[in-house]
Amino acid sequence: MNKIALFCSASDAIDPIYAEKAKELGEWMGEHRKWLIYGGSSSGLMEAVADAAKEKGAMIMGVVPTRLEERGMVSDKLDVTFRTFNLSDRKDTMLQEAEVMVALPGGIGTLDEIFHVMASATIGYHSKQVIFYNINGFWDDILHFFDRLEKARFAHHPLRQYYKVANTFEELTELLK
Ligand SMILES: Nc1ncnc2c1ncn2[C@@H]1O[C@H](COP(=O)(O)O)[C@@H](O)[C@H]1O
Repeated sequence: MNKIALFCSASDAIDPIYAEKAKELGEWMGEHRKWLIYGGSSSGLMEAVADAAKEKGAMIMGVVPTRLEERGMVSDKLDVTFRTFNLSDRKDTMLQEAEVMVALPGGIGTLDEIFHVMASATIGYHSKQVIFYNINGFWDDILHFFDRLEKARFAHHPLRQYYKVANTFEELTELLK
């Protein structure tokens, strides 16, 4: 996998452990000359991962809605900037450009991106997967809920065809090779 989209928190107020793990992933992406595709923000885990990736040699593509650009929230680390009109075409662009999506811990924006990818896969628009990077069990609740949805027949069988889970950095990099 060479072009990897990351969905992750824009918050600067979260536990620093998450930025450490984001940095570790960014460094690995740089060392392996991957393309990082992400929201292009200069805050939170997005900034942590992009700074580390750039420092180690990754190419960086930011997919930036004009509204965020107008607010001056765009990283100065971008090699390529995709400007989008709104959040919907931004998600489509990230999905189109990336071979795989990795979900680091995040909030509503991250959940929106994950569900966009999974929902469009379930109706056959693509066959790309989301990898949940389950740092400190961050995604456990939602993964249990997926099992419930599947058992109660609210979701496709097997729902696992649309996502993978990496509980450790080693598991994640194995999936991204
Ligand atoms: N301020 C933002 N700049 C760039 N991208 C953003 C921003 N806020 C949300 N996003 C996108 O959504 C997630 C992060 O949202 P959270 O609510 O913090 O999880 C991120 O992957 C961006 O693509």
